[in-house]
Amino acid sequence: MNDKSKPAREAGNFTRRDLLKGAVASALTIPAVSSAHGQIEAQHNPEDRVDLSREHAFYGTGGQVGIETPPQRHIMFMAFDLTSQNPRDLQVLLARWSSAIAQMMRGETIGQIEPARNSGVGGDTGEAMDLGPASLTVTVGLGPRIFSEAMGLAGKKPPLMRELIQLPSDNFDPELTGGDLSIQACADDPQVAYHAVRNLARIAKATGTAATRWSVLGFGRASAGKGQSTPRNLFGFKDGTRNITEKADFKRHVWINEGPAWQQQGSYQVVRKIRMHIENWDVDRVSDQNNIFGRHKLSGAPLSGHKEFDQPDFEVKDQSGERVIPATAHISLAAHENNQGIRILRRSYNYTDGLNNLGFLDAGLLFISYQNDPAHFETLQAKLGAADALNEYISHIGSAIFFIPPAPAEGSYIGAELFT
Ligand SMILES: C=CC1=C(C)c2cc3[nH]c(cc4nc(cc5[nH]c(cc1n2)c(C)c5CCC(=O)O)C(CCC(=O)O)=C4C)c(C)c3C=C
Ligand SMILES: [Fe+2]
Repeated sequence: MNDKSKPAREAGNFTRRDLLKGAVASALTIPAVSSAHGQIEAQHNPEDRVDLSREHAFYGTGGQVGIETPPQRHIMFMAFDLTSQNPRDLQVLLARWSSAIAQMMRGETIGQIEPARNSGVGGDTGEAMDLGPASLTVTVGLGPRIFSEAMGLAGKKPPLMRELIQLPSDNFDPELTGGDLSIQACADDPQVAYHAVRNLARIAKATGTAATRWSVLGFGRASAGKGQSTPRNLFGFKDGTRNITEKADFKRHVWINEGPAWQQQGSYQVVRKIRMHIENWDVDRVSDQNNIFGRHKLSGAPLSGHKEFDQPDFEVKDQSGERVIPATAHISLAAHENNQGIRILRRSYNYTDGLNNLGFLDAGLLFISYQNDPAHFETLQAKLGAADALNEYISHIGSAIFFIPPAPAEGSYIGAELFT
């Protein structure tokens, strides 16, 4: 991981950034509560603190940032289409994106905001000025069509890279699918994430290499990373309790461990835009909601246990011989114990698009997973799509897959080895 935390400023010398930091940190002091359905632990883990002066390093030797990095509060995801079939244009774009990303992750501007010349156009759009690095990470992905004969890059295709198979749940809006390049910008300030994507889109357009395809702005991380309390999704349930957090598990399930050296420490990114039918959910009995996930809403404890991190027991039955965690519960179908040990990293965010044309809340989950084999996502989603009790309340409306090359070494750029 490429994390590095900048030390906070000396006492007595406060900047706007320090004040922001203090305000957010004190707002995060949430008392412990307890309930009949399991104990709720205090939400006070080290990685829950927002420190807008914190920065992550873009260059490194392992995987790209934004994967193992504990999820920040906000995301802007964007997929792009190539508008040039010339591999040199792609090479230049990846090099220009890489140096711009490194600067923005340090909280710097990528050009003049107000050029001296009267006729000058700004090199940076300016809206992130003075907001700090805000833990910005930008993760760049390459879509299946990058590795085509037309691009002259078919020989560089990572062995498992391909389009996702069709799955039972697919109900896509064609405008929310696919893409040749992906940008996942995450930050603790939404304007910092937005600024990063906006300026990278500007570079893509200015070089005539790529055009915007689809995008999602998300909030309220719906996955926990190491050292973070488990957040809640828009159905009000803790999401990410049994996510991957340990280095050994990243190595085993997330990072690619085979193939040419430059593919190792890469990963496959699956993105699904999943609409959640909020109004229907909100009139459902909570006991039914608990059975749908297989967990208690308040505590996050499995229905077979008492505390959030109790291991679910999928075999235990109640007095009438029924499984305590129903076989159609989301966790019964997705758990690694019931899927030949398959595990994926979930790094999802809630999203809202306001209201739909019927006046219903248009919102859901921007589901993002990382795994070292796209088939791992497909195996889980094939089961979920066929039998998950949650399906009554969700629709998969968008989908894409990208190969995530490893982090570039200092002085290099993302995907440089594609062009050697
Ligand atoms: C194919 C992968 C998955 C999709 C798509 C998915 C959608 C989805 N999930 C929730 C909410 C929860 N998911 C939870 C657990 C969980 N989900 C998946 C996979 C997908 N989810 C896995 C692998 C797991 C872990 C299962 C386990 O090992 O027990 C939970 C429970 C808490 C947790 O462990 O995270 C919730 C809640 C929603 C709302 C959703 C689509 C909108
Ligand atoms: Fe899930």
